[in-house]
Amino acid sequence: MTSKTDGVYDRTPLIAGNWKMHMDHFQAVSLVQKLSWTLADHDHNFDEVQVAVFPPFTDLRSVQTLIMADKLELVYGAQDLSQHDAGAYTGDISGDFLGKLGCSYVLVGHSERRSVHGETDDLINAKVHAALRHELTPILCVGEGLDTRQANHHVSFTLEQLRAGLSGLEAEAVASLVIAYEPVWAIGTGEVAGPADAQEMGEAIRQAIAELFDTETASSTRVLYGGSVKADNVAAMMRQRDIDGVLVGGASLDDEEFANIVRFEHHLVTD
Ligand SMILES: O=C[C@H](O)COP(=O)(O)O
Repeated sequence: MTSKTDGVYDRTPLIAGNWKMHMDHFQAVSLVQKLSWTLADHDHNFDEVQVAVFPPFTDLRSVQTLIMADKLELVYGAQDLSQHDAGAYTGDISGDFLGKLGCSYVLVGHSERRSVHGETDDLINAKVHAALRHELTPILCVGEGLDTRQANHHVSFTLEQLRAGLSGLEAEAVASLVIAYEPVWAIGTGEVAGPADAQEMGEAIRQAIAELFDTETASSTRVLYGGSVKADNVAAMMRQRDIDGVLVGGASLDDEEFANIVRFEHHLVTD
């Protein structure tokens, strides 16, 4: 069996920063520059640990221009997309446009989209399909609220979201996509799920994918944990066998803090 503490990973770790509705396009350029310099100072190897940022839509063109001009190895994505490819959908953004802006990833079904915008599992599934049509890798977000956790229904609830989100997909697509487990009660609250909680869900997600598709697919899909991740708690999460990375909100807005999260292997050695 591979050992994460020896720096051996079954899947390439992904550290993703979701900026939410923070950072205008001037601030975005500054943050990407500072983050890149800090990662360069750390001699970060992007082949070993992938780093992605998720700025607001209005920043994407500026981020693309900077990354192309400076040949940065950071990748980026959008926080949402439309289920439609084009048409009379005022305010919506097509996956086609995101692909043309060089996005690699797109978040789908973030809990804030589910709760603030009433996104249903069916809509989220349609968005996953839309992302794949435009060669964007969806990061499908799932996770339970506090009441569900307290009732001890968190696994069945989250797996229901997972199954609905993956409906109608081919195994090959599922193998390449990313699932983010984000317990809603741990988002922006300072409450972090315990590493054992994250592992319990990571394992349950992988098991469900094996049952829906096959074990090879399940062993390829990356599972992230999200919810109040900081530099001082990332290492414990990354030690968990079925956790392949983290989706970071607030702490991704600070280049030093985010770079220290990216550097989780350093904490694995020194913790
Ligand atoms: O997308 C990120 C998650 O919502 C976590 O946010 P947070 O790190 O601010 O708790």
